[in-house]
Amino acid sequence: MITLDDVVMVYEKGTQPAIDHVSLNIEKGEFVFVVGNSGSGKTTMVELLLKELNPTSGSIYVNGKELNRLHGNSIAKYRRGIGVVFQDFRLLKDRNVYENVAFAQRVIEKPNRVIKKRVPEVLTLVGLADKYRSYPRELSGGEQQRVALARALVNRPNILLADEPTGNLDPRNSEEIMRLLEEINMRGTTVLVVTHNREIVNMMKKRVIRLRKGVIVSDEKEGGYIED
Ligand SMILES: Nc1ncnc2c1ncn2[C@@H]1O[C@H](COP(=O)(O)OP(=O)(O)OP(=O)(O)O)[C@@H](O)[C@H]1O
Repeated sequence: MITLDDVVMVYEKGTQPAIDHVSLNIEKGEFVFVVGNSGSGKTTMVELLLKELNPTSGSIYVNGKELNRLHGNSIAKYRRGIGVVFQDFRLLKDRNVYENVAFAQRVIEKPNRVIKKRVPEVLTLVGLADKYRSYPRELSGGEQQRVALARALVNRPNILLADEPTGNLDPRNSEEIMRLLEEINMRGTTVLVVTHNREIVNMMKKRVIRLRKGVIVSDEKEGGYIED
């Protein structure tokens, strides 16, 4: 489902690679944490997977496509097939919850009849069906992240990437978001979570890939958070 084959990412010639000969394979339906200290290459890996960056060398395959071969419109199409959640939520402040989620469907020109069915379904999944008229400023951080999650899921991606999804949340809300990610994973979506959050990694007992200076230093099946 996701394969990195000897991937190197050098931002500026002559500097140390942010990703340094990384090869890894993530199967369909897996739940994976990518952990590591600040500067270890986690965000670079997410950006490579979204094709916001192109590797200096090596190949990345996602859903059977080699990303180096994608150009023009097919890049946008590829990105729309992946759900993404960020630390800072990135909601549209002037639209309510319903419209924030519906927006993702409008971009891919889903008919209104589909939107009217899917948006309430996915808001129910994240436990926010009764807040569909609220604006982001009226919601707690945990609720805003759940809206972001609903927006990431409404187009039914088979991969969900979450970059520090609990970075702005307290422990209780962090746990709720992780339980939701687990549920989404159990429904068949492959989930990749980049994080510093030791508590949630230790609580979830999932595969943990640890980066240090752009190199994979451990990859454990039911791993915990190991400090460098
Ligand atoms: N746009 C850029 N230009 C040059 N170097 C960069 C750029 N972005 C990241 N780097 C460098 O690449 C390395 C990896 O950075 P990256 O942001 O991927 O780490 P990270 O593990 O996500 O860190 P954090 O946890 O702090 O977000 C760092 O040495 C960083 O300074």
